[in-house]
Amino acid sequence: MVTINVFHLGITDEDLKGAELAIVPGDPARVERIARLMDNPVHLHSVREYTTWRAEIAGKPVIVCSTGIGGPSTSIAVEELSQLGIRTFLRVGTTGSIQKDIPAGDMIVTNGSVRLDGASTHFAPLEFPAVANFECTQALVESVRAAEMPCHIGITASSDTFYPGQERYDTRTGHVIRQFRGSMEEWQSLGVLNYEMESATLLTMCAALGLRAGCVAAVIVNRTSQEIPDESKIAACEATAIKVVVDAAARLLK
Ligand SMILES: O=P(O)(O)O[C@H]1O[C@H](CO)[C@@H](O)[C@H]1O
Ligand SMILES: O=c1cc[nH]c(=O)[nH]1
Repeated sequence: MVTINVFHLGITDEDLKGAELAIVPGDPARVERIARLMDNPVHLHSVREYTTWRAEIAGKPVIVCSTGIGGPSTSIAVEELSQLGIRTFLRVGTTGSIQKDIPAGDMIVTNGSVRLDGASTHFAPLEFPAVANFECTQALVESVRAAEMPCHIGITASSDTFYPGQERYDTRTGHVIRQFRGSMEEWQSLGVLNYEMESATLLTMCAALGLRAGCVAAVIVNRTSQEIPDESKIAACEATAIKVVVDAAARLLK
């Protein structure tokens, strides 16, 4: 058998030990914490924004690999993990809610994303929906409910930029292009739940490539009342989302 190498991640198909499911957080610092909630965690490689660990759930291998921030780096991680044999991707992230009734600490499961990114257009035209896989969504929802956390299921606005695309005005110049001025209010009125930066790319490319993907995020700020998250609460929000995603992986592997 010929070993499969990939351009960026610095791992091969042999490192996966047959894993077909990957948990993909944005932040590399989250990877080890996720892997250590499973059995036999092993660090495989770290390069740029990509840190990869392998662990096991009930004897089945699972890969945990960070995507970095945004669509372009996410598309590389997903493409290369898929080249190595991964077929199911569970994103676990942080997010800013834009609906008044979704406070920091709650969990959001994305069932579809507004494609405010560029990378997804390299996989499918904008008319194609960024839709989550039903089984992944179901597993994530069951896991949030099992954790007895408030679970919001719905549409996420997924933006290439943290600032203008999520209608944060440049503090020095006040600049945000016309396209995004008033956009948060428009998304709110359309029932969009939250902002983050990877789900549009992840869900579109997985749907286009015949892969399964789902996305859960911990709300760390509610944009209707606050701009800067409460630093002391972020770790607890992330810890819950991490437990949820590992539980969802276990459900999908059963
Ligand atoms: O916490 P992660 O997974 O990085 O997700 C969110 O946080 C980053 C922005 O601060 C973006 O990547 C956004 O999607
Ligand atoms: O408001 C937020 C919070 C986290 N991540 C985002 O992309 N936006």
